[in-house]
Amino acid sequence: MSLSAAQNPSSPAGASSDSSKADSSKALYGGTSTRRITVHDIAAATARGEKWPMLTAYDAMTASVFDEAGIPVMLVGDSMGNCHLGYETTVPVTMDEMAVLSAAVVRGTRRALIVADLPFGSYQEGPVQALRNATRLIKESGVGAVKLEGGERSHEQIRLLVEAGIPVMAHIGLTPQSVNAMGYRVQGRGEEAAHQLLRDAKAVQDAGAFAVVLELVPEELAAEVTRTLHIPTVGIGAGAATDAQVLVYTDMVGLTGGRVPRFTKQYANMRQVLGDAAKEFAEEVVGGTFPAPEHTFH
Ligand SMILES: Nc1nc(=O)c2c([nH]1)NC[C@@H]1CN(c3ccc(C(=O)N[C@@H](CCC(=O)O)C(=O)O)cc3)CN21
Ligand SMILES: CC(C)C(=O)C(=O)O
Ligand SMILES: [Mg+2]
Repeated sequence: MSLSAAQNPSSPAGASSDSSKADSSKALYGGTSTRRITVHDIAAATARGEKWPMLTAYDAMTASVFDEAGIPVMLVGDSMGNCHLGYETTVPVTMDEMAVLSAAVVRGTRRALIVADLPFGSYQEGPVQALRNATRLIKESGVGAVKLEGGERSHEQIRLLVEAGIPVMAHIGLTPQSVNAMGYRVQGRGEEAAHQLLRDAKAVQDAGAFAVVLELVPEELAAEVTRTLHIPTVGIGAGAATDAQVLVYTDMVGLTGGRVPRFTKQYANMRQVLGDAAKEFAEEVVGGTFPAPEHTFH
């Protein structure tokens, strides 16, 4: 989705005669509405030219922090595999794990649209399997939408889910569930690969996806996809031209151990904060200064 002019209804404060810009209370980020955000709100915000943020979340407590911060869309990503469950990759994540953590994120939030990843092996057999597993996340976990990986190769799955009334976010470019086949390399480089990415983008839009994640693709190609499609593009490692941006929250707050992708930005150092708190507690226990009288019952 692209507009000819950059428009941001929530700024600047200067007077504008354009009535479409007048109502900043509607803004996806910074707006005043407290009801649950829907895929229609996402489409409307993108049509107004608002860029919007999305973060992953894997538990109720963290999700409630992001909900109170105004993050309008949260992804219960299968990145829970490496970020939360201690696996090497997203590949081992099961439907049971997705269902439990997705339900927790829904319970922790009031306003955000919650999108849950369909994990590897839960939709590759075909549209009927995809529908069975997506239905479980909608009914049992209470999410508002699901996400699955693949462009042309997944279009039948997307179409059946959309026909059944399940909003679908697509995911093309680097698709980490295929790591064993594709590695973690920039996608869409070279003419043939760029054409394939454009075909994938059109295929998921035609199948009815309400948005599409573009992961690890060159900025110029992400810009072309964004201009070509009418649905919003959500970038991760795809440059600044997409309609939205998503990051894995543990990378964003500096909690992920080890190497993180170059495209992430660290806005806090939670590893340091948590480690320092744990050391201070340990030292007070060893030194006998915790618990103090105010923590003690008689
Ligand atoms: N913590 C975390 N952050 C993520 O962004 C993330 C996950 N986990 N797990 C699921 C996928 C896997 N992702 C990945 C994993 C590795 C690279 C990576 O190694 N990228 C290289 C660039 C490779 C190239 O130049 O071709 C990098 O240095 O960023 C990128 C995305 C993104 N997702
Ligand atoms: C990186 C995002 C888009 C994702 O799919 C995940 O966190 O699982
Ligand atoms: Mg994922």
